[in-house]
Amino acid sequence: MTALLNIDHITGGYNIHKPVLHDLEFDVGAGEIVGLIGLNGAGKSTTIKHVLGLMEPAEGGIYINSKTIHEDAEAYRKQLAYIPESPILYEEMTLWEHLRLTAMAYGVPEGTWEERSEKLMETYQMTRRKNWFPNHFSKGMRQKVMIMCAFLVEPKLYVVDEPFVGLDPVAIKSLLDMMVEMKDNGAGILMSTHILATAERYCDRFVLLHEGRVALKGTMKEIQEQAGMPGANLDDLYIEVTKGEITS
Ligand SMILES: Nc1ncnc2c1ncn2[C@@H]1O[C@H](COP(=O)(O)OP(=O)(O)OP(=O)(O)O)[C@@H](O)[C@H]1O
Repeated sequence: MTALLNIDHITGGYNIHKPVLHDLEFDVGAGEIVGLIGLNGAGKSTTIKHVLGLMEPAEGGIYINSKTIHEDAEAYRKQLAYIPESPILYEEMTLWEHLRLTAMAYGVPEGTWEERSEKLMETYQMTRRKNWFPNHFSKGMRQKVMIMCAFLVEPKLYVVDEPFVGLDPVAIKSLLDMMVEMKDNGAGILMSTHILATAERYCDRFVLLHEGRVALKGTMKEIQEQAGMPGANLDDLYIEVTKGEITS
C-alpha cells in the first residue's frame, strides 16, 4: 500500500551546515491518525514546515500520494489542510469571509461550502459570531476559525500542530470527534501534541522524535517492544526516549 504521506529519509533545517532533522522516515496512511511526539525543540514544527512545503529538505523527499511538491505544487497543497499552533487570521475579514476565502482557495463548490460552514459554526458554537472580526475573538475562538477552515476543505491529509492548547473542553471533544470521523472517511492525520494521554487514546501510530531523529515509531505495542517496556504508557516511553537511552 502506498502511504498518503511519505517522509522519505529527510535531512533538513534552517542552516545547511547544521541540520535539525536527521534522516527522518515515517508514513501516514489513509484512515489513520499518527501522533508526532517529542520534547520542546525535538523537531516537530520543523518536520511540519517541511511537509507543508515551507522548507526544503537538504536530503530525501516528501510525498503526498507519491508526488512531491515540485511535481505539482497546487495539487500537493490542495490535498492537505493545516491547523497551526498559533492562529493566523486576517484582521480585516469576518469569520464568514475566512470560510469563503478558504473555500475559494481550495475550490470547494458553492452550496457545499456554505452548508459545511453553517454546520461547523454550530458545532463550534460560533454561529452568533459569523460576521465578527478576529479582534473580537478570544484565543480559543481564533483557534476555532483555523479548525473550521481546515474541516471545511475535507482534504485527504490533515496536518495539525498542537491543537488543544487554548480550546475549551467542548471544543476539544468536537475536534477529536471530527478527526475520528474524517479518519473513518479515509483521511490521514498527522498531529503533533504534548497532551500524551489524548494522543495515546486517539492516535493509531506514533512517531517519537528526539533531537531531530526518530527514536521510536509504530503502534503502542510496537513502540513498547522497541523500547523493551511492555505495557508502558506513552508518558513513560516518552520519558525513557528523552533520557537518550534508546537509539533507533
Ligand atoms: N526559525 C528557526 N531558525 C533556526 N532554528 C530554529 C528555528 N525554529 C526552530 N529552530 C531550531 O530547530 C530545532 C527544532 O525546533 P522545532 O520548533 O521544530 O521543535 P518542536 O519539536 O516543534 O518544539 P516545541 O514543542 O517547542 O514546539 C530546535 O533546535 C530549534 O532551536
